[in-house]
Amino acid sequence: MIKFTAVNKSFPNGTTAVHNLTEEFPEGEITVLVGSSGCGKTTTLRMVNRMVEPTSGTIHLNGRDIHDVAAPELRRGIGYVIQQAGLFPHRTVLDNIATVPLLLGWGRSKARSRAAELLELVGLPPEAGKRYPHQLSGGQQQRVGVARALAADPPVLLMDEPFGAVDPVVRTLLQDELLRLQRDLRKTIVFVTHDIDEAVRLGDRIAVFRPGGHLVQCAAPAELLARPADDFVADFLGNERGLKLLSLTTVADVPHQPITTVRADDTRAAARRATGHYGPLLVVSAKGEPLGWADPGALDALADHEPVGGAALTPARGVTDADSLLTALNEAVASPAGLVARVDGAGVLKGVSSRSDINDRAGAWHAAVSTGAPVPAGSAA
Ligand SMILES: Nc1ncnc2c1ncn2[C@@H]1O[C@H](COP(=O)(O)OP(=O)(O)OP(=O)(O)O)[C@@H](O)[C@H]1O
Repeated sequence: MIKFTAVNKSFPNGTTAVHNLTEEFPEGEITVLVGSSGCGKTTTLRMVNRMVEPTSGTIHLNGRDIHDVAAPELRRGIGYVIQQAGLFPHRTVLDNIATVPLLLGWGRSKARSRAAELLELVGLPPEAGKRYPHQLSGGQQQRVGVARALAADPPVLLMDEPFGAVDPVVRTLLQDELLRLQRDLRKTIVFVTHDIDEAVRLGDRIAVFRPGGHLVQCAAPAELLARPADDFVADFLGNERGLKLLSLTTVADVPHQPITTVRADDTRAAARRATGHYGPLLVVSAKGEPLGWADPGALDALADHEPVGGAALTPARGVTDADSLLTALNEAVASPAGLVARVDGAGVLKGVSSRSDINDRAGAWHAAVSTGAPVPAGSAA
């Protein structure tokens, strides 16, 4: 656990970067620091590994005052990842990752085999190890940065906008990877970002700072979204707070009902006989996976003997129990029937949920988190 007690940081030019910070960042969790530019996030992060010394106050790491620990020793237990990875350009990827183990005197072959292991852990192929950083994409370089920070297996990771310089698609992939790694590694992570969606996705807790280095609120994402401490936090979270909240719970508790489906290889005549109604039909594969909705107009365009799968279908994405309520609502809005296809782990249809089923659950979730009841920290897939 990282514990700040009455920590202040002023620079010689008179800037107060951090003002009277008292907060605990729990062990094995991701605490995300957010806030507008210049509000003290990076300074807070850098005080943890003594790259910046507080003007006053104390910081304890797992019960030890970090001031009593020599900086090099302290940093051995703290991985550090920055934007654009900060890799050494003239060293191969493998040597970059092996940097800290080599400094710790592990010996070349042990350090390199650990580096190869980490390359795999962060999802890079073995041949990437022989390349130089400039021969990798920005997203791959960030993975190497994470691997390098993890090399000596430090219990704490400081991440300063690590995914800030990559495009949104790669950013989402890197976030997924970090969450996957964290499920196994359970590091104490402090993560700085400007991006509130990234904070909601990654954070077990989110700390919102305002200019002048004041921490305004530190809470689990759902609690923050449902009960912002003041107008500053509410404005910072944006006017889609309600929708963001729906990304934090799953669709698992929403009921589903059976539905008559048609297979893609059924003829239109057979389909009409089987369903007996004139409305959007859910078309499934031979295995029972939802493919899409065939609306009456699309079926009218077919001859009786033609297969239903030949019609222009509105795609139906199968929603699993691990998907978020927001994903389900999105599907319900896009579906011509107002129904969401619910699937099992193998992608096979198990029923449908209606928009109103989803709305009811959304309302109940909103009410639960708004009343001040304890809010679970976990998030949906
Ligand atoms: N070495 C320094 N000397 C003087 N002022 C500094 C120094 N480092 C940071 N500051 C100032 O302290 C304040 C907090 O800076 P910090 O980098 O912690 O903010 P931040 O929230 O991380 O900002 P950003 O999101 O832009 O990275 C800013 O006003 C910054 O200009």
